[in-house]
Amino acid sequence: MTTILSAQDVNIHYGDKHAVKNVNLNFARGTVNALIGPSGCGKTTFLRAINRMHDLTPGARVAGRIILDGQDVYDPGVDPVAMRRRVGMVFQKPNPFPTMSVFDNVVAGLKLAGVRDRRQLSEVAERSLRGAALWDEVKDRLHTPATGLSGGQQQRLCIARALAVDPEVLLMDEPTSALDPASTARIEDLMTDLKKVTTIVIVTHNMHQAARVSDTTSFFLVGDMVEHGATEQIFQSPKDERTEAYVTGRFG
Ligand SMILES: Nc1ncnc2c1ncn2[C@@H]1O[C@H](COP(=O)(O)OP(=O)(O)OP(=O)(O)O)[C@@H](O)[C@H]1O
Repeated sequence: MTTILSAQDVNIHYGDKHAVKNVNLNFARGTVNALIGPSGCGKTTFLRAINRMHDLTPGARVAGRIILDGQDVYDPGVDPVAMRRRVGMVFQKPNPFPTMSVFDNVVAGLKLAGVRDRRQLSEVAERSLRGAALWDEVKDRLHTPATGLSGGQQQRLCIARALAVDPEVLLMDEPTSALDPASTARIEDLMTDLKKVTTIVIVTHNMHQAARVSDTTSFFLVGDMVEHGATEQIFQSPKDERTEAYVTGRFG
C-alpha cells in the first residue's frame, strides 16, 4: 500500500505546553485511520496539524514534517488555503454555512476556487451528495436552507461539501459525537465507501466506532503516540500495557 500521509517527528506546543510529543505515523492511501485516547491526550491537536489549522491558533507551534503525497505541507512555498482543498475537514458539530442553501453549501469550495459553470457545479453537487449518501433525501430541496436539515443530514452535507473539492485526505474530528445512533450508523457505513475516493483520519472517543470503521488505530496518551497498528491488533493483542488498559476500559 502506498503512503499518502506521513507525520515525521511532529511536536506541537501551545506556549509552554507540549501537547504532542515526537509523533511519527504513516497512513496508506484508501484507508480509515482512527486516533484514540483519553480526553486531552493530543488527538485533536495532532489532527489539526495535518491541514495547518494551527496557523490560525494563537500561541500554537508545530515542528516536524507532515508529508502529503511527497510534499511537506509546512513548506514555505505551500499555500495553506490551496492545501486545505487537498485535506478536507469535518468537525464534531455539523457546521453548514447557515445562510446558504443545501446546493450552495456543497459547491462553496468550488465557487471559491473560481468555478462558475452551472452544469459543472450541478454535476459536482450531485456526485458529492451521492458520495455522502444524502442525495435521495435532499434532491428535491437543494435550494432550501441547509439549516432546515436534521443534525445527521447536516453532518452528511458537511461531508459532501468536503468531498466536492476531491480531497486526498479527509480529517474527521469526532464526526458523530453530536448525532443519534441511527445517524451515527449511516456515517460509519459511509466511511467504508469513502475509502474508494479518499483517505480518512478520524478522532473518536468511541472505541466501538474505531473498531468498526478503521483499518489502523493509533493510541495517544498525554501527548505521546503510544502504539499504532492494524485495528484488529490494537484491540485484540495490543503490545503496550497502557494500550491494553485503555482498550479494555480500565481507564479513559
Ligand atoms: N488552543 C489551545 N491552547 C492551549 N492549550 C490547548 C489548546 N488546545 C488544546 N490545548 C491543550 O492541549 C492538550 C491536548 O488537547 P487536545 O484537544 O488535542 O486533546 P484531545 O485528545 O483531542 O482531547 P478530547 O478528546 O477531549 O478532544 C490538552 O491539555 C488541552 O488542554
